[in-house]
Amino acid sequence: MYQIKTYNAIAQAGLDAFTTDYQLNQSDEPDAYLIRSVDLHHQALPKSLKVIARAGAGVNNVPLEAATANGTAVFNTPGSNANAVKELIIALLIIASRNLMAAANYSAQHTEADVSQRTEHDKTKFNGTELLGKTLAVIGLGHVGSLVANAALGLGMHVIGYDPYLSADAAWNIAKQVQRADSIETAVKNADYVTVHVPKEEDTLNLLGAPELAAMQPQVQLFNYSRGGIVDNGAVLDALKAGRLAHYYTDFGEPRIANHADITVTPHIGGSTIEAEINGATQAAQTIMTYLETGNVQYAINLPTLNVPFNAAYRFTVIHQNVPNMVSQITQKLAAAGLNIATMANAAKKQTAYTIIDVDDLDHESSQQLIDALNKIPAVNRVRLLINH
Ligand SMILES: NC(=O)C1=CN([C@@H]2O[C@H](COP(=O)(O)OP(=O)(O)OC[C@H]3O[C@@H](n4cnc5c(N)ncnc54)[C@H](O)[C@@H]3O)[C@@H](O)[C@H]2O)C=CC1
Ligand SMILES: O=C(O)C(=O)COP(=O)(O)O
Repeated sequence: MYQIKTYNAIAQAGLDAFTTDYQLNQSDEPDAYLIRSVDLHHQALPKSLKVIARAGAGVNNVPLEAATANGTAVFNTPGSNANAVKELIIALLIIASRNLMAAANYSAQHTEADVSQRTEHDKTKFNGTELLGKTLAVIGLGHVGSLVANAALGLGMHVIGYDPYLSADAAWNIAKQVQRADSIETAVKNADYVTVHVPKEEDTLNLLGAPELAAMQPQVQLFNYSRGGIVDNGAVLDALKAGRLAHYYTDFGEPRIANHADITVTPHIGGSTIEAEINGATQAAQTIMTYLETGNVQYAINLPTLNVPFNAAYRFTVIHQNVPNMVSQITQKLAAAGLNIATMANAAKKQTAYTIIDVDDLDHESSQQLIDALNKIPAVNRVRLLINH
């Protein structure tokens, strides 16, 4: 029986996806965590933990180095909530261009019986502009950014994108009318609206700070539905004060931007739709089951992709550092145990490598000794033995 520990509100459909070989929230020695935004940085990861699946995109809440050192694979569910974020950004573009928040606040304050005459007089204050023909800069053209860019084209906007690390897969999804910029400054220079869709990592902290805000034309509306810290809130406050920015919309509040007339903060709801939560939870559950039962890896954050059909009777999986001579040390241990390798595969991602070895015959008595011997190889983080049922 595999043990799963869940954090946050996980859609029931995802929990229901687990087969009867899985128990939820019953053990202090979980094989897997199924999470959303819980911050795991200040928790020790149990040695039993083989996999963390984040239902959603951002993994800045997961201590990736500690997980790798613990031999814990970390996955997210790419694209599962991208449409939800896209639709919210489109809604915000319309809200922003039509002064919708201020207009609705006005009506909430004027409830007198004969309001209509006053309304007809005052409504010019809320005159909007149309999105047709305006320019949107999209910083980050992955799952969310590409959908936003394409949808904005559909509204008749000019779209200019910036993403120096765009994957080939992502590039296929971007309409050819989206102009490519080679710097943030170029992307935002002529934009009426700027939206940012990048992961929160060390090199994306303050990605939009004072210099980038200074490169924008006055009266830009800025959206940050990525993470707090990617846009420098201090620089935003300065730009608003200087009249260089019209409005800032973000999903990530902090005290200094609360209750500001030109800042709209939503409570991290970008991915909060029923559909997105079901997509993320079911994708995460599938990922956990595949990884625990076959060791196969697709789109992990801290491991290379390695997919080998599990046809043999037994499978060893080894997470180890990406240093020379590892494969030969591993195969020597198997040879010393008298094992004949049926299939072997190895791949690396940055400092971490992953090896899968399939064998058909295994003496159960000596298998634990072999696992211990493999675990003793310096630079090995975790060894698992899987049995093909
Ligand atoms: N508000 C919310 O509820 C949600 C927030 N998010 C946030 O949005 C982020 C993006 O989500 P996805 O598009 O699904 O991720 P993704 O991984 O598909 O796309 C991210 C893109 O950012 C690009 N990128 C990385 N560094 C960059 C840089 N310095 N400059 C420009 N581009 C850069 C990457 O090349 C990639 O194409 C997530 O990491 C998460 O933090 C995602 C979903 C929901
Ligand atoms: O997927 C993401 O990165 C999100 O920000 C969504 O977070 P959530 O699952 O709603 O806590």
